[in-house]
Amino acid sequence: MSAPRTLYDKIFDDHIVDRQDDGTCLLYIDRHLVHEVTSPQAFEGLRLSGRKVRHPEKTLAVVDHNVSTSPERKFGIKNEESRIQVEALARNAKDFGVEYYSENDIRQGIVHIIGPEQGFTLPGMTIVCGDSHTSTHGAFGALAHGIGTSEVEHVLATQTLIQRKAKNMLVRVDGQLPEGVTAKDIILAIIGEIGTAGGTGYVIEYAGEAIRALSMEGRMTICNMSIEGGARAGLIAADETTFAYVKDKPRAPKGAAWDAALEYWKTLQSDEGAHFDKVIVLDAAKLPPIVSWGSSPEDVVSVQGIVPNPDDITDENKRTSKQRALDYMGLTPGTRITDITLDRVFIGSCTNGRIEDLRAVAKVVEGKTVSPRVDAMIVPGSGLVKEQAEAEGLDKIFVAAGFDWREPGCSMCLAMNDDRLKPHERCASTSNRNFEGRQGFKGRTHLVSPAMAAAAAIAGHFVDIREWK
Ligand SMILES: CC(C)[C@H](C(=O)O)[C@@H](O)C(=O)O
Ligand code: SF4
Repeated sequence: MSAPRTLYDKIFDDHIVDRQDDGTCLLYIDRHLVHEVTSPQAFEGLRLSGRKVRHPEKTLAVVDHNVSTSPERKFGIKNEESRIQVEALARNAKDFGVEYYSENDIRQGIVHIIGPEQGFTLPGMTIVCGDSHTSTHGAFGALAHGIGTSEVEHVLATQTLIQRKAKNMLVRVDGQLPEGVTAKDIILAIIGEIGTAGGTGYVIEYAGEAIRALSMEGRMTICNMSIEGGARAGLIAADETTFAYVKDKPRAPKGAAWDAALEYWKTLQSDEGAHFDKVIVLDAAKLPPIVSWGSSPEDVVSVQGIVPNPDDITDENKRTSKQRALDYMGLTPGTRITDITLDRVFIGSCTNGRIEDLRAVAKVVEGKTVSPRVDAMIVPGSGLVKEQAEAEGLDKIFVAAGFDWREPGCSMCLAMNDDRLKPHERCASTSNRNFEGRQGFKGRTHLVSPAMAAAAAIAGHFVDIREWK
């Protein structure tokens, strides 16, 4: 009998084309997603060497980072830099025969939202994209991770990638989440626990009762932020929830091919007794809604907590860096999190821009009004999310409450388009990164769940969503 293997081991093994004595492997890549920021030089490289895209049908291109989210965008992109980047991808996709969703295509959206929607992302696959949050697709029990631009070129040309095996980490979340506590709070708590370097060198498998109970949307939120915990990828074994989501998606296998795929997907579980190099266990029942206070995703506290005091940290380097984070954030130690007031609220991104996120927001804000001190925007993660939200009347709830309802894209998750914070503006954001300048020069980001962001928009300061009426 062969030794018990983890889910990661199995997917990795099933994709090895070649293994060198030193452990370097050539992996077959099933799916390649491409966006406008990290692909121009890769296509240029192909042109220069006279190569083609090896498997255009396994490649899908979309614009997301640079696009304007204004309804005006259908009349053309005004920002010169963005227009050049978007046009370059459109041209490259056309020249190399790759399917492309332009900003006017209903299927357009953030690269990590459209893959799953189209059934382009499937269990057991190897999936890459020149983007760190490719880990999102691990929610389907796929091995998915970001790659650099030179690797994008390599995958385009050969449909393979040179990789070394990472170590296995298990994060088990037992028990049931309390009302008001979400997948976003689970992953922020995990990163708070292991730190932003805690996952370095590992692929994380998330398991346990609380993970199994999550929808695909929630699972994507968790896997999305694996990279913020330093891991190469995060994954969750596919189960009935996964199969129900995938079935009938445009590119999912149909008929006999579906039955065969299902049979294989069901084998993709970590074996009993499989070895994990590191194991972390969390109790979901003990988790509160979480708010980040600093400029790293590990700087998190309970909404019922206070801004921590760096003087309490013994390690000098850490103390200095946390003091710097507080200065940047314009916060004073001891301040209650619920006393922090906001200027902006951003709901969207590949972490929390899916339909379930928008439903959670609508539930909180229905019949209420955004605080006069807050400028709040909601950006659906894709055209299909937008269409679904509008079919359910969610947009009406948002607009009536005073939210700005936008077109799909990365938007204010990162300052690469027109949506950005002004210096010193403080924002409750459902995205995944709170680095200095991430949402705009000198902008201040607090990472939270969609429901927490929604309640903060209405109240004008953070509130404990568990006490929301
Ligand atoms: C622009 C892109 C390369 C980048 C990434 O790799 O993640 C972006 O999506 C981000 O979230 O910072
Ligand atoms: S939404 Fe944000 S995190 Fe996701 S791909 Fe876009 S910029 Fe990166």
